[in-house]
Amino acid sequence: MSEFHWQRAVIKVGSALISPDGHQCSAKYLLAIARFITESREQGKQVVIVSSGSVAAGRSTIAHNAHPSIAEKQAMAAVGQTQMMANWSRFFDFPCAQVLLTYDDFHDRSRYVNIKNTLRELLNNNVLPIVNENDTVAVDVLKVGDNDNLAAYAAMVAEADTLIICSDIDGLYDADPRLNPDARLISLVENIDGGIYGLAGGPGTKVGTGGMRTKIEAADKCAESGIQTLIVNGGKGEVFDALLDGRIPGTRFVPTKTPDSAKEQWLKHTLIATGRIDVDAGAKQALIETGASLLPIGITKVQGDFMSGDAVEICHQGFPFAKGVTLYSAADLNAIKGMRSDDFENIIGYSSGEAAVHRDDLALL
Ligand SMILES: Nc1ncnc2c1ncn2[C@@H]1O[C@H](COP(=O)(O)OP(=O)(O)O)[C@@H](O)[C@H]1O
Ligand SMILES: N[C@@H](CCC(=O)OP(=O)(O)O)C(=O)O
Repeated sequence: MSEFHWQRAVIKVGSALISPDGHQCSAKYLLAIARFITESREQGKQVVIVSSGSVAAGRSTIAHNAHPSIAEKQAMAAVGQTQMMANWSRFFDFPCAQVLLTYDDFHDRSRYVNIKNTLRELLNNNVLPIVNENDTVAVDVLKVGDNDNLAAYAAMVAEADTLIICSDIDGLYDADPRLNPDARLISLVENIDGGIYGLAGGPGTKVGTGGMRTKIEAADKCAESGIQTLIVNGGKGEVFDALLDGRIPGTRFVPTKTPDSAKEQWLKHTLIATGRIDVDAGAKQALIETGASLLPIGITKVQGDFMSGDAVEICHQGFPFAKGVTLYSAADLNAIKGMRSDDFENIIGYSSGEAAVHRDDLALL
């Protein structure tokens, strides 16, 4: 078993563990996962859960035939979501928060920033966020579609270093073990290529939706973002003892970049700046020498028509020296430039915090 180090993890728990019989929530497998989360938090680590199971949990309440329609599944999810949340909450003596998201939310820049800020605030306040897809509004193009990929997006937006996918199987095998009894467990994947994708079959149970393919897709996204992914058997209590012991009992997908380099690359090369912010000498010095966030008090000029969540170049005397994601629109920054954070609410009617560009979302050029 390889060694396991982490500080902030997203733990994805599939339908098969939440609702093993496919009809209601069960505590059967959650106790060991909850204990792992509680003990990890006691060690100073941070956790976000991505939990499936709402459709399965609400199934018996909504009339349906053998193949429920999308609307019937959405109704099941709406009923089951509260049951799924209540099922988790009873294991913890700290508060849990419900976070329902769609594909669109991760791909809209300002919503992305809002999700990030909310998760950051929840974690800073020791709340356990529990994420699921917002099935009421998400159909087809709006849908991530499976919670493995949703968990990868959640890991990226939460800036986790680790994604732990808890399934009903020990990890990735060299063939679907339900069909091939000689299949062997792969404990380490260093490169997610076509050969790895070729190993994946579909879901193993009626309640699961993605199978191994969506887990590999999730690991692939995470590897590119500097996040390690583990696939473990969430139905075995000893798996969580091993994880607490720093051992990895399933499959580990190694990240291809460090989180910092992945983020820096994204900020510098992927994001297209839609505006420019000029700052004074003091702000430039603070950003370069002390690694500070950019505060509106140091901003002298705002150019372009950008929204909160857009990328902007940060310049001094017209020369760009940094790039980052702004938390305020161009109009609002124009109004609060040169001001202290105490004044933001009086001037623009709200405050998104003291920083115009948070240090975490800023790269020096
Ligand atoms: N190469 C493989 N290695 C392991 N499991 C595989 C593989 N190919 C397909 N599977 C199937 O994927 C299933 C897990 O996915 P899924 O049923 O969607 O569960 P979950 O609810 O945990 O997302 C396993 O039970 C297994 O039958
Ligand atoms: N939002 C759905 C997720 C379904 C889903 O992706 O399930 P799984 O393949 O078990 O992770 C639910 O809560 O039932």
